[in-house]
Amino acid sequence: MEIKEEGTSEEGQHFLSAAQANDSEDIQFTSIQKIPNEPQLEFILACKDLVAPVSDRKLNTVVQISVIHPVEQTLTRYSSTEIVEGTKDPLFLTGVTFPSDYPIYEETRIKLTVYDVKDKSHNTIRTSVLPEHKDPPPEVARSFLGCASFKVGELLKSKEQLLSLSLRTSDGGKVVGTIEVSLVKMGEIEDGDTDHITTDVQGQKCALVYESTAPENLSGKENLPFMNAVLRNPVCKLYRFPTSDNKWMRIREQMSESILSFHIPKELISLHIKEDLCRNQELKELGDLSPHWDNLRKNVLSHCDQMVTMYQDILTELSKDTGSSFKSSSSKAEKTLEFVPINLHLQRMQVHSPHLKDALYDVITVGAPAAHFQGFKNGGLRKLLHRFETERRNTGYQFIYYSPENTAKAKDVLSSINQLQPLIATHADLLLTSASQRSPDSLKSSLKLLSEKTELFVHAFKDQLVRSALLALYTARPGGILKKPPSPKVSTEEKSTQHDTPQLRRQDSIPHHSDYDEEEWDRVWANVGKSLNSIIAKVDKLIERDGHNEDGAGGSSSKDGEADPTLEDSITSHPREDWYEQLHPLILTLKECMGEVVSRAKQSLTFVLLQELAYSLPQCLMLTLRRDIVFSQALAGLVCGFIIKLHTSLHDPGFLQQLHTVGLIVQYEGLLSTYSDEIGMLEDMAVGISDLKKVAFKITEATSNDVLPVLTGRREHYVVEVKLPATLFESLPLQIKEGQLLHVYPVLFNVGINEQQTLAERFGDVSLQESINQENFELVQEYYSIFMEKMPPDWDLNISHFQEQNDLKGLLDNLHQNIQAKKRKNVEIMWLAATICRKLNGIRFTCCKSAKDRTSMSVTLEQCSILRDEHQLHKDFFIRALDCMRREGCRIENVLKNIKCRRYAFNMLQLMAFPKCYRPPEGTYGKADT
Ligand SMILES: O=P(O)(O)O[C@H]1[C@H](O)[C@@H](O)[C@H](O)[C@H](O)[C@@H]1OP(=O)(O)O
Repeated sequence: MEIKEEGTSEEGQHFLSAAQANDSEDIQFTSIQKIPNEPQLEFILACKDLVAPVSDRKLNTVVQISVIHPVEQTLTRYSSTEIVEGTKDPLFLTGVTFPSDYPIYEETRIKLTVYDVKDKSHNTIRTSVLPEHKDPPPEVARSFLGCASFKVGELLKSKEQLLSLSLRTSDGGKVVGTIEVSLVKMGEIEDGDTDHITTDVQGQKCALVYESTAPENLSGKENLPFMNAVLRNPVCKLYRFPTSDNKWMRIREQMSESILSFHIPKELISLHIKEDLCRNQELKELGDLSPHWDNLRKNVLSHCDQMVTMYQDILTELSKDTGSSFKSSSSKAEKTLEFVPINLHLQRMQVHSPHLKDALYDVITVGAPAAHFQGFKNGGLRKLLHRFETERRNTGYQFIYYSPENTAKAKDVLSSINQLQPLIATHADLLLTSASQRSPDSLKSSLKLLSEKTELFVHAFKDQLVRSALLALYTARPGGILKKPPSPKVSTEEKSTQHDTPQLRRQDSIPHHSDYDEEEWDRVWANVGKSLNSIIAKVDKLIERDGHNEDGAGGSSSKDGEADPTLEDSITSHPREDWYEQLHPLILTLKECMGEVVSRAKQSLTFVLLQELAYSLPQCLMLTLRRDIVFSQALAGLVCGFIIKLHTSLHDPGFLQQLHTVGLIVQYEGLLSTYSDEIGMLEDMAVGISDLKKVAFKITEATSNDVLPVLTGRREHYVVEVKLPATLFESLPLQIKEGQLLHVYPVLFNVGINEQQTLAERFGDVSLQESINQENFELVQEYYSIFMEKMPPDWDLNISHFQEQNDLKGLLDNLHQNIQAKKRKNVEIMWLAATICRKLNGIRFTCCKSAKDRTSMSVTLEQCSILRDEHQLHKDFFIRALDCMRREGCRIENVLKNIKCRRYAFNMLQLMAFPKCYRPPEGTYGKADT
């Protein structure tokens, strides 16, 4: 019989190939009854009366679970239990679970092989295929005790859903004990179903008691068919752990990839290409420039065109990866995959514990968003951006310095112009259509829309920046000479509006030019408002006279429009006058005035961008590229986290209210050290996460099967449209259905834990971590204040508001004290920040360099700590639960799928530097080729 190593020879895949699965379908096997999104089959194992090969030696046992597929009769190693030490009656805490799409049938045979492990350090490192019936070679250090097998159907149909099987030696002769297989149904315990098993595992006595507690089925409540649209390749693990009152809780751990890993970067790169092509076009349309500026423009354009080509190439490459949903840690520095997040997964823990409500805990695990291809020799974004701005500000130059706020503002105004101009033209045409239909109501509503948009348009230019940019452009035209040195200028209007809009700061060096007619722009700009007023006045009069004619009555006196007499047509009293004819010239005037404003403003603001680019080629473009890459990785994770949070909390009215009144906190736990390259990674990560503030979400109703999120916007502001099926969409609050933008508040707390951090603490500098933690603490506090202010007192019906408020306040104070304390490797900071995030209903992230090793230690620790603090995990079982999860759980599978070997990449030296709870169990770590 052929033996395959599940997850090794098939590189972490838990599925048969499509061809194999199809073969199985032809033969018609009996499928297991499925609950949507739930595993098909789950069971737990215990052995009794095992016979030790050498009588004076205590047994350390492990069960290897293999699947014999009914068609090709091949044996695939599927999973293992943990090792239970020193007993002939081992009771295993690690169970077996087959996800919903695993090709398993009632006819499928499961083989259970029991081994005695002599050296734990060798057991879990299964990198080669071993013959099942032969004793393993000596270096594996485990010996075969006995095996048994059963058909899935036999277990499903068995009385009390339990099989007791004899374990036999390899020749099928001698009985060496029994193995019990108990079917598990998470969240579903039959009335009066009790089962007592006692284990005498060293110092860990406990009774297994199943009791009915009328549990709620989480999956029913979740109603998550749409989650399948974004999640892929789930890996499931099952455990049972004792509670402090000697009952059992069941835990299902699930880890899934997301196709958003590739989908979001592709969407984002397309938007960058669109945005940059448009900018390049605007640069070309800047008109005549003096030879100096014209040369600079040519240079800028050639670099910008190259950048666009590069983005296009990356998009083409990524588009070849259709259906991909995972980038491994070993590909982290691949150029074509730079926009894709590293090792992104949903790590989920589902808990069913007696007397308590079932609960779900989600963490998104992902490599720290960072530009690995560009590298970290010169640091990361936080430092690079700061250095870039300082250099720009301090150089004596022929360029004008515009602060980042002002260049962002220039892009904002340009984008508003591009959106509003066609909109206004459409509304103006609709007004004319209403006029030709002579419909007063439709005329009024068209006028309302036209006025609103035109006011927005006029308002967009109410900024000193446009004026100063016009002047700067004037000096750069052929013949335009800057006679005076650049000096900041604050106009009267600027002073008066300082409270409304952020104004040019002192360091913005705006030129002043004595020959330049500053009033001209004011006149052009004001003409738009005036021509709108003329239209309003005309419409009022037309409607009024119409009423007058129809009533035959005098009507009320006409309203006084603020029309400019030079622009307004003289209105002659005329029975049944032609409204279209009357309005048409005024609309033409409005369009002309607008065109004039657009052409001047567009050119001047494009010139602001030209100066930013011209000053610092190519660094400026490289910095933009780096920021785009880091942001793309961060955004893919965020969208994944948001969609999962939305789907799991749709049933919760408190959550939905929080979503549209406050927004969601998104908390990142960073485990990077502040030493060597990881300093640069942390600097990238801090900017990438902070940039997520520019993202808002909008929920829409799905109109087709394509439910993937859609991205719109540009570098300053993005909107992610998340689609929901009609039934779910209908149940949302009105504000969300009406398309209100939903905001996120990203925060990052970092605590380095490895040997590099020891070096940083002893000989280096930890100020980066300290300032990130302090800055982000302030952000959490801000969020907390808004949350308390906007959420009604009964926002969480399960917990008294007062109690919750006190808890949160206490946690925040505690977090603050810990940040201030500047203790070494203070992992308390991470626990407090994560707890605050969970209490605030936020989205949790855990990240290290590649989200593989340190992240795995941290999420498993978090899971077990939650079980201890929220679900009464028996305190004596805390370490054993932690070891089970690290040895046989989803995270070791994560390591396998990244580096094709089940081994956390830690050496002894590294481990000694870790805080104790972050050290994996013996036999799960060692030298690995990462
Ligand atoms: O998942 P990580 O903790 O970032 O993996 C590290 C690991 O912690 C470290 O011990 C090892 O030497 C490697 O540097 C791992 O990083 P890779 O990105 O190379 O997997």
